[in-house]
Amino acid sequence: MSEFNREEILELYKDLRVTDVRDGLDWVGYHGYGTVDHSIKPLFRTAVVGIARTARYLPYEGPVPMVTGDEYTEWVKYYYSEICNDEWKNDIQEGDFIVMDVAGQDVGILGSNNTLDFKSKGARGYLTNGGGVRDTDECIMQGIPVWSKFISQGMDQTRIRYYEKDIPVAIGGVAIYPNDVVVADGDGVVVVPSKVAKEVAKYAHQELSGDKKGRAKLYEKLGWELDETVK
Ligand SMILES: O=C([O-])CC(=O)C(=O)O
Ligand SMILES: [Mg+2]
Repeated sequence: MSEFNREEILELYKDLRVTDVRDGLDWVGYHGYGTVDHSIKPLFRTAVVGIARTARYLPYEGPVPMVTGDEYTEWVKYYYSEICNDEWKNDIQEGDFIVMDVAGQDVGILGSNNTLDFKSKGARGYLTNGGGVRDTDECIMQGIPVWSKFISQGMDQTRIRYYEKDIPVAIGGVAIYPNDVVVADGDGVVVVPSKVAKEVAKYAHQELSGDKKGRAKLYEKLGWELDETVK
């Protein structure tokens, strides 16, 4: 693709299921690429398409200060300004799918509070290769879509170090580059390299329309009313 047009790509992918996109990747020869490992699961069943916005974190090596609770309150301010300042949050764009390599750590970088802020800036969904999310009852209630390996109780401080943004990261066996297309639903996550995004969408739509026709006939045979999944 000569020029990457976010709006055009988001429009092209908005109705596609993970399975359609998986098939589309197969159609252009990417059989072994794109499917994020099945150990990475949705927090709740929903579907999101977005443009990969990447960040990398490392386990925090220390030290953890042995101080009083009040001194710790002060130290936490230093921690969030110098060690874990999540720089990517300052330039989120509408349509971003936040992809965080957290090095498999059990840490709740995302919670019911900061995800609302990121949502108001345009973030559509989150993908991590560790924990990454806490306050999950509220995140579910607020409709914050997260695909992660597990849920984490602990907050960032002393557990993780923000390292860099807008770089390639490896999540569930897939190398994800900034601007790749991330498609996620109840079947998991699939990633499309931006250079083949249009071609993959073409065959994904071919699969989807074939499937709709087939299922619509079966709905009719069963005497079911047609719903939006077959129209
Ligand atoms: O404090 C954090 O970093 C994550 C969190 O629990 C929230 O935003 O609600
Ligand atoms: Mg919280």
